[in-house]
Amino acid sequence: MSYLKVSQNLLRAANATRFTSCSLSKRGLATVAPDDSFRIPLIDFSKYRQATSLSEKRKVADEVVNGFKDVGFIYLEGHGIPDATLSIGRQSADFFRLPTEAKLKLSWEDPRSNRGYVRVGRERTTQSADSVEIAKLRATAPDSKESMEIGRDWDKTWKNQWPQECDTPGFKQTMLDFFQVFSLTCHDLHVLVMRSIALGLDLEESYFDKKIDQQFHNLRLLSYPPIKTSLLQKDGQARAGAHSDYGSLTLLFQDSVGGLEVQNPHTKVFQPAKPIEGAIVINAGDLLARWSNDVLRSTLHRVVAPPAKKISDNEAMTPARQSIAFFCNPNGDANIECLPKLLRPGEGKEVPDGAHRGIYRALHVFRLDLSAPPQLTAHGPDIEHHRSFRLEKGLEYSRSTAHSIIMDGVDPLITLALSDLPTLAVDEVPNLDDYCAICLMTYRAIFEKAESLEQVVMQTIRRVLGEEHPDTLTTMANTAETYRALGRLEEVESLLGVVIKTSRRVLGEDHPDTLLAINNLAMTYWKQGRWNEAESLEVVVMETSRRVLGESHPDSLLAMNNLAMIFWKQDRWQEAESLEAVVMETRRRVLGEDHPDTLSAMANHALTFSKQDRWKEAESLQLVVMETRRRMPGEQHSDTLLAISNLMETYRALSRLEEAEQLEEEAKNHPHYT
Ligand SMILES: O=C(O)CCC(=O)C(=O)O
Ligand SMILES: [Fe+2]
Repeated sequence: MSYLKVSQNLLRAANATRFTSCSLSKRGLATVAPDDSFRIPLIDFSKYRQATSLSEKRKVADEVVNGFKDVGFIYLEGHGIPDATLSIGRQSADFFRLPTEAKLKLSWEDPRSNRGYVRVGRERTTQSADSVEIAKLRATAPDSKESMEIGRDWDKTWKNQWPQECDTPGFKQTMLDFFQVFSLTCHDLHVLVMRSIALGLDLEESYFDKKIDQQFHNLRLLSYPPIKTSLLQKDGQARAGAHSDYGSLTLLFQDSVGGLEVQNPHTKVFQPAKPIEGAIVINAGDLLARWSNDVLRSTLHRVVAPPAKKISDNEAMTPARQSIAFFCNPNGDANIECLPKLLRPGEGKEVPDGAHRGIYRALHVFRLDLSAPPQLTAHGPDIEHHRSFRLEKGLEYSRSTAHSIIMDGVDPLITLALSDLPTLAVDEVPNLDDYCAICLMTYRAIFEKAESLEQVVMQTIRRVLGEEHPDTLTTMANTAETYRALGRLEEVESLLGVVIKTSRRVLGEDHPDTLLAINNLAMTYWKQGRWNEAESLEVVVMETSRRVLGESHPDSLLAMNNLAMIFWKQDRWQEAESLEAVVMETRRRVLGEDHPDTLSAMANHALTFSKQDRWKEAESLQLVVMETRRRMPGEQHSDTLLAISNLMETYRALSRLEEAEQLEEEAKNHPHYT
């Protein structure tokens, strides 16, 4: 067994490592004076559903689109959903009356599934991206509500959590009917409203049809228990904190209690969206805003205390409230591409201004895709340009993540991902490279799925910052390293080729980043057995590093080590030996005898002696390496096993068979022995 360790300390974190996060400032919940500039239009949708001509439809379509343009919310009457709130509302109330233990058996557990029961105090909807702030909000002012989430029941991956039939007779069937069977279901209504939006935007009526036909929706039953009004009026406390919704449209069925408030986009003041009998509230979500280049608004809303009943002279009680939110989403693989006709003058592929938003939303979605198998996102940079991205699997659990809802009991890694990747208000996106760095690092650390995300980040950075920006180069170099880790050496080669060429021109021949990229390419050739090409590059790196950084600089030593490896592979022992000796001696001096890098230099050097049958010289080094490694990193470590094996071979070569056997016995009993 031979031991040859190539140090490839190649990866460099992207320059920006600050975890910038922005959050909307907390808003007080004080009641506000009515605002004349604010009106959520009430639209009779039966006129659309029953229209016999396109022009009749267009009239309603214009009202719908104007409502979403102006406020982001509309009331819809004549929507055609039969008796919806009655039966489903009753069933929902029955469900929430179940004993807590029965409900907890159905607990929401996985954001990807986004199904199940969420108890009071577990969730806090917020736009905040700051994990500390979110944790604090959840601890001090959780939403005063409980909910039950239901997804498509035929989903192959995620199963709904249904209560026992005997506990809530008819519950499951009512919910399924609501999803699937009613003469007009929420899904159908979504299709119709989206058609009206298409018409109102001067598109083919069926423009969205194919992108929204797979029912990636979420039905959310909400129950807000009665609560002392004084508690709801504490700073920051609400039944549901201010947030925007994520998907295309939300259909909201509220009871008559009230408390929903919508932010006037013009004045930023929250205004009540009072319940109107027979009408449902519909609001546009982030994805529709994205599709429409923010022409249709995804508006902040929240649920606070409606007028309360007095329970004593100085105390009032906010009554229980129930609502049902049906979050409609486009298909999981729909390409949410900004409608070309909604691009504003000057906006196009390379408009950095809008790019922030695009990137924000794109990454926002990618971040949801924590568990999808790599091939789902690996089939290419899905951001064709900054206004287009693919939803992938993430939509199934988009609801919860989109709101930065950090749940307890969730895998801490997912929590980390959610808290560290900011959900940012559109206007508060931090600088692009910070954001991308955060995404990169989080993904790299969490699911080793950096590759697909890096592609997106890389393409985007290249486009936004330009081919020559140092951050672009770093990002490309990092992506190349991910390719290397994945064994995709041809891609490493071509990417590094570009990086080197640009770095040479922009940063200069001697710049450490240029050298690093050249070194990395040399190592790629090394791996492919292209010794000559590897050598000529590594010589440049070594000579330049020595000259610029000095003989004992770690980068110079690394280059020497790597060049020695290249000689080694070509049986050029003497050339390898003389470089190795310098590396070993310098590391001894600079890092100390026991340092792992010193030890690997010694081990490498010893092997070069072995190759030349200079066993005695090999032995003396190998003995030191083995004994030192036994202490540090310890007997059980795989590096120690390698050291034992190397020395064993040397003893054999020296015909010291007893000692060799003794070491062999030891090796065989080692936990890493195979
Ligand atoms: O209960 C409501 O009225 C609104 C709920 C809501 O906005 C949400 O869950 O996203
Ligand atoms: Fe909402």
